[in-house]
Amino acid sequence: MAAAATVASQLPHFAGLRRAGPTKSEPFSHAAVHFRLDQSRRASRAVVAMAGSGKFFVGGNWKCNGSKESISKLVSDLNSATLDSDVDVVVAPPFIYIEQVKNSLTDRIEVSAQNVWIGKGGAYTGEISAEQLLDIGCKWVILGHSERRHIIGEDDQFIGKKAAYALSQNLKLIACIGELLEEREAGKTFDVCFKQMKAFADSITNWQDVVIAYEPVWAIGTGKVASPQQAQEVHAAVRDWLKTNVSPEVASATRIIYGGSVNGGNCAELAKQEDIDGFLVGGASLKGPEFATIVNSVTSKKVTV
Ligand SMILES: O=C(CO)COP(=O)(O)O
Repeated sequence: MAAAATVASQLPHFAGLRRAGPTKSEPFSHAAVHFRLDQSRRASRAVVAMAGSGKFFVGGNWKCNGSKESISKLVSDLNSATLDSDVDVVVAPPFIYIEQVKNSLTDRIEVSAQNVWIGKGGAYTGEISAEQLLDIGCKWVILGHSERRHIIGEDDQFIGKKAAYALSQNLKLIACIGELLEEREAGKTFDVCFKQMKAFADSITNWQDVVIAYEPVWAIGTGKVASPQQAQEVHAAVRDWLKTNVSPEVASATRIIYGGSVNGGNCAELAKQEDIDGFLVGGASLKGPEFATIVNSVTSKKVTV
């Protein structure tokens, strides 16, 4: 609570940012299924609607898990799952299994790598290039994940270079940001996230191919999920940052997804938050049926009138 209060106190300018959903006094006037977007966000989305997608987005980051056998079972479970068509779904297997997954997974789900080399391939022992990922049909890459920042030691500059090169080759990007527990407790959540955002933004010219994943490090793999309010607060701040530092159109159109101990039980409440446009899921993405539940949590975001 104390940490949440600290974060809240950094946001005096926030009241005007909240997006309104339909209320009893102001029902939507036309019959349809709507996402809870305010008029300004809807209008801005329309501007970029030709190319961008405001669809809910759920990614499964399998990290360094799996074997040929377990991945074959997971793929089979995903192939037989019913997935809401209003969701973009992507899974990120370990490099070595990407081709197995590409060859056996339904085209309904796209495939991502969990890392990529900083530039064109060549004499870089142990690395995998963007060209090689595209060669085997892998369309996405996750960059800036906290495990690569804090365990492997990648810094903003290195991650930014990777992002620039990956995007230049037409890989799509899941760009991860997020604060450590001590940073949150010191009231630095926004400073940390905005600094990481700046490093990405300096490398990005085409935002259509970018999804931002806010993953508070203290929530990753700990079972300690951020509360819907904690997550919403940071997502709204990141959207505000995009509005100020990139453009209102990009702020409106860019998906900001949440990661950190998302599971089948907590996804629906998180999905209801105005600025949560999907999830990046670790542990629970290794279980096909539970991952499908998370994908289908988009229904709690829809309002039928
Ligand atoms: O790091 C994550 C996704 O990239 C989240 O992992 P968990 O869902 O296991 O906490």
